[in-house]
Amino acid sequence: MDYVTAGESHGPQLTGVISGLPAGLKIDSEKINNALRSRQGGYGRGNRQKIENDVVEVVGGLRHGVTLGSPLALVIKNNDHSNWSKIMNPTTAATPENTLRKVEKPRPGHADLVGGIKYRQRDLRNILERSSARETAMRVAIGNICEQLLAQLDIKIVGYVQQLGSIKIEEKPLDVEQISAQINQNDMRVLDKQTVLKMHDLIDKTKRAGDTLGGVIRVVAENVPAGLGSYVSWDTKLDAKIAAAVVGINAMKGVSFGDGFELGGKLGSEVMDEITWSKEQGWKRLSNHLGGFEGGMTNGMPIIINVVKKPIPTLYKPLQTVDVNTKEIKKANVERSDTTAIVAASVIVENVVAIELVKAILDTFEASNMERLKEQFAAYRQEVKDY
Ligand SMILES: Cc1cc2nc3c(=O)[nH]c(=O)nc-3n(C[C@H](O)[C@H](O)[C@H](O)COP(=O)(O)O)c2cc1C
Ligand SMILES: C=C(O[C@@H]1CC(C(=O)O)=C[C@@H](OP(=O)(O)O)[C@H]1O)C(=O)O
Repeated sequence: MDYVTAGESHGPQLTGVISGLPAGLKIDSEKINNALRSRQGGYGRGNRQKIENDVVEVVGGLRHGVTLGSPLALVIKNNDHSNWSKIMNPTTAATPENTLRKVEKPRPGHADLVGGIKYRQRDLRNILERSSARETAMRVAIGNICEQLLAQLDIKIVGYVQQLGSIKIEEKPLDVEQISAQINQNDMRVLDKQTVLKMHDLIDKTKRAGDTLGGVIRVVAENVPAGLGSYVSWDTKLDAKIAAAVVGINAMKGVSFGDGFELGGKLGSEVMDEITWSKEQGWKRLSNHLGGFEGGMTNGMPIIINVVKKPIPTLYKPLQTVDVNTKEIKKANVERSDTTAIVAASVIVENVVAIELVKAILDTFEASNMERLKEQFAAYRQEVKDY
């Protein structure tokens, strides 16, 4: 399976095409729309989310709600395009009138300056439009289709917020269902609802100061059988593929698995997950410090992924930059912006991990048809248990 997305932030729409999905996968568009709604949620976002009401339209590869095995084509409209229809018209030639709102003062931390240099653009809007995280709406739509496939194979996945700026949540081990139930009760997707008001206060205070926040996200995937991915080459390791996909999301600066960077300060005896076997449960570990991966392969324990998101680059109290045309020292461009998008990011990371899991599964099993995939997957689960 593979996918491509197209579309600018204030252009007419986002487009996505997924190839290599099995035939016979039932797709519930309402579930996709719920995921899109979650991505739009969370305290601390800017006014753009009041304009958008993301819904997916499937325009190819589906008949009566079931995949045909042909490329699946998706569309999400940008409501805001109606406010940008001249400036972001894909086909009308440039005129002084429709090239207003030029961006010439690159924002430190965004793609503006380097993108301008690389693509030889003097209006950095030509960079900003595609480097915007607006595109992640389509990745969530694609990810939700993957989550629907994973659900058919009894694999569950969830992403949530573990840290916002200086507020970090201590947690005890929970399963995906328990995590989902707790995080869906608050607008910060956190396990400890006592911290929600503190987080709102921090966001308000930061916004008033013209500043922004990042945070840490955790994703847990459960009931993934041992043996997805392979140790045989660097580019077949599934943990490596997940890391690449996650850092491929705007503003993500680091990934770790299980106990992550803390592993560096521990003894081997403290963190290697001891092995056990029973007829009823098959192979299990007595702990999960390594987050479900050994040798680039899933080991059957829950997959645990930690991701750090940097603060939002656009500051209402802008930092120093240089005008790319006059070369004068200036304050950076201010576009309407989020104070934090950590909640959205937790939804996006969850969905991007779901995409990588589905890719690994479809690479491993004959997947022309969903029923055959399910049969093979069930037989494989049994083989793993009995090994
Ligand atoms: C959901 C989401 C929303 C974002 N919103 C904004 C925003 O409003 N303003 C902004 O400057 N950056 C925002 N960002 C971050 C930029 O898109 C990102 O920093 C930029 O594309 C540069 O890429 P890099 O941070 O990966 O280097 C957002 C990121 C995500 C994931
Ligand atoms: C549009 C979305 O996020 C955008 C991501 C973004 C950026 O620079 O990444 C900048 C902002 O764009 P705008 O100036 O249009 O408000 C965010 O709103 C979205 O998530 O749907």
